[in-house]
Amino acid sequence: MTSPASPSVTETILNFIDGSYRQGSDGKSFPNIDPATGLQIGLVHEASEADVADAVAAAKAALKGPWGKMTTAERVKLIAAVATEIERRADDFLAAEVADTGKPRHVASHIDIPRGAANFRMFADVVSTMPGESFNTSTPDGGQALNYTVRKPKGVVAVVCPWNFPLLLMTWKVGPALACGNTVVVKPSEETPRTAALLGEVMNAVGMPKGVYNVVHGFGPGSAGEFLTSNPDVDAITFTGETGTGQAIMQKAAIGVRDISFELGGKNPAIVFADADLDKAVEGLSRSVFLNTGQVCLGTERVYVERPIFNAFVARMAAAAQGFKPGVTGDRAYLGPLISAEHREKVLGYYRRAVEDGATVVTGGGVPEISGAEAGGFFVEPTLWIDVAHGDTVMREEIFGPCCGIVPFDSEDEVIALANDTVYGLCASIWTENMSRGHRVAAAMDVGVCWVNSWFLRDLRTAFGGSGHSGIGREGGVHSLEFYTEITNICVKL
Ligand SMILES: NC(=O)c1ccc[n+]([C@@H]2O[C@H](COP(=O)([O-])OP(=O)(O)OC[C@H]3O[C@@H](n4cnc5c(N)ncnc54)[C@H](O)[C@@H]3O)[C@@H](O)[C@H]2O)c1
Ligand SMILES: O=C/C=C/C=C(\O)C(=O)O
Repeated sequence: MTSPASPSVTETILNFIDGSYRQGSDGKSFPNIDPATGLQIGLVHEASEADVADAVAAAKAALKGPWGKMTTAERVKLIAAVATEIERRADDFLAAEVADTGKPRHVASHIDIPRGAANFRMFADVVSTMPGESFNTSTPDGGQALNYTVRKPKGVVAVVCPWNFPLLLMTWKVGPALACGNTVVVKPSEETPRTAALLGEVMNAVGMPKGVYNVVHGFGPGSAGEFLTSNPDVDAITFTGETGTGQAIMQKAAIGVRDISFELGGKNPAIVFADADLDKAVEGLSRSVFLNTGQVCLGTERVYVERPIFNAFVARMAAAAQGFKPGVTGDRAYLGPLISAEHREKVLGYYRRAVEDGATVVTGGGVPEISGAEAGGFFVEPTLWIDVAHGDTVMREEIFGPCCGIVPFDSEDEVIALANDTVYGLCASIWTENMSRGHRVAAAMDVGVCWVNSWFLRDLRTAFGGSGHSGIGREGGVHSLEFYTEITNICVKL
């Protein structure tokens, strides 16, 4: 791969298979677009079905090679070295992530890239400190048996990733997969191939055995995504992305009864009680609605506000929204573009639908006027709606844009019912200074993660994932070991 530091149309982004960078064997490629300008900045080599099969074969072979023979201590040392090398090359990762996504540099440099390193370091710690389980068992003859468990890697893990936090979400899976001794084939999003490809250089630099980490580029159906998830030598599939894609992958996983871990979409509610600290709530929720231009699975798209503070809250949120500057690159308040022209069409479709359904637009609602280099970028205005009904499309479907509906409520029971009335169950946030209410309402949320007076405050040791249409399984800390290892229980009659 050529240096991502100065993206140009001539830059080629290659597959990484068995320790080497490779073009696609059938000569196919697709453009890599800068969402901030709409211009092509690179060419991605698409993996053919044969290339994907090679990657899976390399990953399978690596399980039997030096990698499979390493002690946990040796493996952990290599994984910690990956973290250190990501930190050493942080500028390269930053340039690659910003080129692919158009996201503000301060977002990528504070969230995406440090988490890329932390995801390796944390799981290196988890596997080195993980205790085993054992039971002394009374036997029918009056004797004793000792039961204990050993954990083994699942094998070849397919890692299929989205475009919103490319390095962060990919390493959130690759870190624990490798720490547990698996090998991986990663299929990054077609929109954001660069950081996954660049991580191949890191793997080679630290001496990771060939075939442990592989990357295949391409799309979903009829391309690398489908080729990978249908390959029978893949032992488990971990996926982050849309709920519909999860359903398609689940059908492939059924063949051969392969295990899955899914982190999917959301329609996350926030509840602001009248006793909330309004400064904290507005700061937290403006981040939750607008960070990464709303392209965050954990982002808030429904805000319920207790009636006495409704008008004040709406006015404060509108001021916060207007403080974001779409297209003003380099500005601290820069609101990045959406990922693609297609995604912008989808988000603008929801902007139109909200108005057709009778919503009042408090601020935003369209495309900002932008001149200069960013005129062709995929920007939209940060947008807030009031007068939205619970059944409106924009209050039910995941939009994945910088927008939310704000609705007044009168009682705790009413708002719990409203917040939970969704097919999704990823996360929620509660804003109140009454901590007994905070605990009570948080526990009543049908979600995988609930924050009280905060949002996206992550401790990587905690269980992370969603219920309902938001996912299957939990990852994070020891929870990741449930998916990335197979347990053998050994029973010894004493
Ligand atoms: N719950 C979470 O933790 C979490 C985190 C980030 C994003 N997301 C969700 O991701 C979505 C946005 O990301 P996206 O648009 O990249 O998702 P997506 O489902 O369109 O694509 C994700 C990945 O799946 C691949 N893919 C698509 N169809 C496939 C198929 N049939 N078989 C195999 N692979 C296939 C894509 O090429 C891509 O690499 C949103 O719905 C968001 O909520 C969830
Ligand atoms: O867009 C979704 C963000 C998900 C975040 C994580 O998976 C994480 O913080 O581990």
